[in-house]
Amino acid sequence: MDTDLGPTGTETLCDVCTTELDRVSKVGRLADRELDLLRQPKRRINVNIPIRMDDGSVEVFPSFRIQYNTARGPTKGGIRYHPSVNADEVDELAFLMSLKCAVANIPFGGAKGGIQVDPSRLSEGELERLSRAYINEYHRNIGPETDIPAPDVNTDGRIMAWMRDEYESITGGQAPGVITGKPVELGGSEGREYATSLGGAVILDEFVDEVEMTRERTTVAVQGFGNVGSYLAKFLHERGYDVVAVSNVDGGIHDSSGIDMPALFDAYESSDDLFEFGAAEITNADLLTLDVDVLIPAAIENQITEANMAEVQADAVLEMANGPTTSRADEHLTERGIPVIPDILANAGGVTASYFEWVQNTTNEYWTEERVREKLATQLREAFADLREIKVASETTRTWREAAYTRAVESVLQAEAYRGNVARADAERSD
Ligand SMILES: NC(=O)C1=CN([C@@H]2O[C@H](COP(=O)(O)OP(=O)(O)OC[C@H]3O[C@@H](n4cnc5c(N)ncnc54)[C@H](O)[C@@H]3O)[C@@H](O)[C@H]2O)C=CC1
Ligand SMILES: O=C(O)CCC(=O)C(=O)O
Repeated sequence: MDTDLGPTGTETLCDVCTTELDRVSKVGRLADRELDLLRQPKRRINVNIPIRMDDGSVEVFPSFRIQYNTARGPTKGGIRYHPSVNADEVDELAFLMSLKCAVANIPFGGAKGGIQVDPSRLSEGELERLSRAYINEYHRNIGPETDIPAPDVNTDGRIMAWMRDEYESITGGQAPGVITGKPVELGGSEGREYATSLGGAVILDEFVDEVEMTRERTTVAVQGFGNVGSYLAKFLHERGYDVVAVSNVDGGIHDSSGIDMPALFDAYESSDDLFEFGAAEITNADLLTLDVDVLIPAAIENQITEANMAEVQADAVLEMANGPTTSRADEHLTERGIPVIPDILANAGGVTASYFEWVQNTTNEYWTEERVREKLATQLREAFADLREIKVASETTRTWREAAYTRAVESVLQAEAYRGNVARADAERSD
């Protein structure tokens, strides 16, 4: 199925996205046409992919690519492998990508992809066949100047390498810029692997300075110990923060005097098991309600919800996962004076480094790791400063999320207006 949606397309955004859009719409007096453009993806593609399994059977995996908004540039966003992937989730993640690229001020629109699969059940060969089949199905819809995928949950450089190779086998010639997050040997950027986490650390530093806290005395708990959570815990430890708890899907560990992160990294690398480290065990539910300075959800969406929001004891939340806080919980935390640094700012380091990778692929000039790190930090500090300015200047903007949505919506709609897709005259705006 390949759908170019008109104004009658179904609306599937998550509650926090809808709440924020409605708020920005009221304050900015957006016209119905403007809201329509923001509320629905431009294109949804959905393919059921049959794969020959090692035992000779055939299994079918639902898959998606949703290109949300193209006004600011080629669409950009990761591909997720997870059993719960579905069209609504990918819509929401693609919407967030459109806003994130605007907040980070990089010239991309937003997209997201996914396959409904539990990759831990697949052999290496099955995983490769599925990844290549995804590109086989979607190669007409992606490309260095149209839509550029990248890693997300349960996908990594190895999978990006198979995908680049498959794309080139089909189209002929070299096309390194068709996908980012590749291994460095295959045109990947230095620093991309940990860029989301480095970006999160830079943003947390900015926030801590803003509220006059001291890194050395700041305790953090990180939910999710995959690509984003593990590198973030490492960077924060190196910067002097006390990482007192980390977790993965099986549960977590807690040490109120601070976890020795280099030792945990060594242990985890060989065992892949947090519990073997020997620290006190906690559940993911316990981690989310620990009495820490900063709570960092870095796993999946909908973790801080109506069910646990009243028990959250952290003084601030840094959203490294996409969509970890529901709308009701977000409002509740705001009422309690707990600032939430939103996903579209906190985790924008990943797509920013992906943009750097794409620039390097396009120019065929490759940068040092130091250059990538410096440019990443500068870009994110500027993004933080832009939002701070909006927050300070506007009486109606209470939260960092409101500032981020205000900035992003304005930028996307301005691009749409220059393209002639919306008229931004006051006369067209609804009350
Ligand atoms: N990889 C990237 O560059 C970017 C990732 N993100 C977001 O960051 C989050 C994490 O992504 P990655 O680290 O790349 O994925 P990953 O697959 O490397 O790691 C996910 C981690 O979350 C844990 N996890 C999964 N389900 C869980 C559950 N129900 N409760 C607790 N922990 C659970 C897993 O055990 C694993 O430790 C996602 O929301 C993703 O969309 C955002 C921006 C960029
Ligand atoms: O690096 C990218 O292009 C996208 C990363 C991503 O999927 C995200 O920021 O959620």
